[in-house]
Amino acid sequence: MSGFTLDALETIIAVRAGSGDPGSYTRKLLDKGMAKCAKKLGEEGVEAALAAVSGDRIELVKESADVLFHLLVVLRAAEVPLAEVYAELESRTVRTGLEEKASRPAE
Ligand SMILES: N=c1c2ncn([C@@H]3O[C@H](COP(=O)(O)OP(=O)(O)OP(=O)(O)O)[C@@H](O)[C@H]3O)c2ncn1[C@@H]1O[C@H](COP(=O)(O)O)[C@@H](O)[C@H]1O
Repeated sequence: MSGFTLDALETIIAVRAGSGDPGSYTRKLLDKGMAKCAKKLGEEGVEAALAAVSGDRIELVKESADVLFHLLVVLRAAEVPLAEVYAELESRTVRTGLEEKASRPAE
């Protein structure tokens, strides 16, 4: 199993974001602003969903990697540390997903 983690990727993104390297895709994307970063995240999410439905396992793995990378870029643009997302996920472990859903205010 790979020891590579989302924490490691978050650090790479932070370093590349601060690098000013014109060859950095991360820097280029962040320079375009939140709307562009969010658009890419949405596109990659749709592509991952389509890969899942098509049953293309290899494509699903690749699109999933794209989703995670672009999610971390959006979090970076929003100045939200990944640790905050981990904390939110951890807080949800005390109940089932359906219990959490039932506790939401009515829309
Ligand atoms: N994990 C990734 C990663 N996943 C996807 N991508 C890029 O995301 C882009 C998505 O593909 P698209 O064809 O949709 O992109 P595009 O057409 O170029 O994009 P737009 O014109 O729509 O903006 C591709 O250019 C991919 O290379 C990534 N770019 C970088 N990383 C990681 O970030 C590190 C730093 O990258 P740089 O900032 O480029 O140095 C890399 O070493 C990797 O570890």
